[in-house]
Amino acid sequence: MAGRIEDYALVGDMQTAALVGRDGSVDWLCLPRFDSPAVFCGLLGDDANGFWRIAPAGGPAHAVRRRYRGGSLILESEWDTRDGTVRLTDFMPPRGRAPRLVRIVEGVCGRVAVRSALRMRFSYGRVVPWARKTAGRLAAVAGPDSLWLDTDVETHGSDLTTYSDFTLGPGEQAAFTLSWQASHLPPPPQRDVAAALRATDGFWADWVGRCTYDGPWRDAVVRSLITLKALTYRPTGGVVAAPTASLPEELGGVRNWDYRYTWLRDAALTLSVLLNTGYREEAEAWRSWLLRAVAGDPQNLQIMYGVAGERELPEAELLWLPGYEGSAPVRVGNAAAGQFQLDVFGEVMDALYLGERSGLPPTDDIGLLRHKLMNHLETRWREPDEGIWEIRGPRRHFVHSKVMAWVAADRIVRLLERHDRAGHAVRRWQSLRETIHREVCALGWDPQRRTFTQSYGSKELDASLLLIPQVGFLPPDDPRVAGTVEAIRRELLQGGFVARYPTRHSEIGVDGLPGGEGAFLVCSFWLADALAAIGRRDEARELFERLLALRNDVGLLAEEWDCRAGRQLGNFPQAFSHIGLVNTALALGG
Ligand SMILES: OC[C@H]1O[C@H](O[C@H]2O[C@H](CO)[C@@H](O)[C@H](O)[C@H]2O)[C@H](O)[C@@H](O)[C@@H]1O
Repeated sequence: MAGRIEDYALVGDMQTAALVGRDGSVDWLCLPRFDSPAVFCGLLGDDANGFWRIAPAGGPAHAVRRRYRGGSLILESEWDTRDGTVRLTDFMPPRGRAPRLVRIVEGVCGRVAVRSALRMRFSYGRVVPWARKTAGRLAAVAGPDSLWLDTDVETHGSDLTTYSDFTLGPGEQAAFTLSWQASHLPPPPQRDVAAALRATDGFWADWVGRCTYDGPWRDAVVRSLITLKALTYRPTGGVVAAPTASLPEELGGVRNWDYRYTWLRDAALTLSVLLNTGYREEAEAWRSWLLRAVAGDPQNLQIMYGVAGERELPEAELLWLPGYEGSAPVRVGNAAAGQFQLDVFGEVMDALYLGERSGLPPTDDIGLLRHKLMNHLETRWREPDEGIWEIRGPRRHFVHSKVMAWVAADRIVRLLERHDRAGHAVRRWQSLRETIHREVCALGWDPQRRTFTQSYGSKELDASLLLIPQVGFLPPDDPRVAGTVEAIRRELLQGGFVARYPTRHSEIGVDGLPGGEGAFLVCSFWLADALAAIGRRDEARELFERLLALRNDVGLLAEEWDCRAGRQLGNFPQAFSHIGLVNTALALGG
């Protein structure tokens, strides 16, 4: 059975990622890409759907200590047993030719019996591959996939599972490497694990060495940045929102979505965070990704793409999987790809503006992209949309969407002014900016309750309104900002954290879905940012510290927090939450 979401740690090679439980079990791994079918899918089902567990044979089940080795993505888990202590080191070397998961077990003290149990199931836990030993390697093949296990210990098969049983004394090691290869190609090369470990360590040390943040929360910030880097698909610069699919927003509920794609919104926010912490190369790579992905007629602009810019992300339900703790359906693909979400124009224009301000070279293609996006926005900003939260109910005039349309107009004005092009084009966008501002202040503001509302004329609130001062729509000292912050604190707090909007269990809400969900972590970081902006820094800091305490033992955050159960919820680790963490640390300064 899968562990709690916070029991997992992440290892990855910037093309895909695995989740390793406290019990030493890899319960999620998609190969060769983030959005490929999983070869270990126990996370969304049970052991029958594939896992790879390495742990002391006689228990205890859970490692007592876990950490990432220094500033890296190399995970170390240690078990204390009656007979002694063993350490398991898990990592995926930055990809050469083949994706590889390397697992090294080492005796620390005493003599400890260890068992490796490997059950490979292709196609999200459904397909049992043919396994055979060939030239000292175990090969498992089904359809387009083959997996190759290299190890220096004996293996034997039983119940369609591969086992290794061995005992380790102090300093003794057993190493395993599982490599993926397209099944029609020759076997992947065997590699030296010690060299792979050194190279992986070196890669992350160099990368972390480029971080410019040196404030009081350096460890937390660095872990979040490493996580964001791990979610970046290195060959193209696309960033996935999370490496998992269908971890539930409500335990046992239906709000289960696939996040293994690049949302323009999430990726644009990732880019801003990376630029603000010294990572210009990644920002440049993402800008090139954006150009390629959205190239073509802006009518066909999507709000999300595959990591290489793919447009077809058809949503399907995997009926053979029971779902995480029974949260069904399990969905892969994401129908939100076909939605209209006005806010993405604002997020993308803001990222392009920040990029240029941070010294990314302006290019003709970027200029053309901005121009096309703005022309398109001008024709569509008055339409209702599905909004930042990708509601599945009827479209509305979301206030946040209109605010972000204002952001797009504002950033193009600022960009043109930077280039001293104060002519007709600037006036055109200035006028659009003013029109949107006037409309939002007239139709999105509730003078009785002294708050901006979720959509025009609605009585509901929405946590995305907390971004109003951050994006510059109103100055922080405008009384409408304080009014909105207070209203959100009054109505959207859940156990001290922020829900994105009201959901009521008894009815289908604005999002068109039954059931409820946890507090949305990035919204809680936004509340801290808004409090800091309006001068309530002590409250902001107190909230930030409480949010930091929600991270798991290795510093990771899912999308949401279940206040009643005291558990993480939703896809994991989620870029949004880690973006929020870094931004708030930057906002709070030293
Ligand atoms: O809750 C309904 C929606 O949930 C997902 O969207 C959320 O995740 C996205 C990726 O992080 C984020 O960009 C969006 O703001 C969130 O609401 C899901 O992808 C949607 O299909 C679903 O309707």
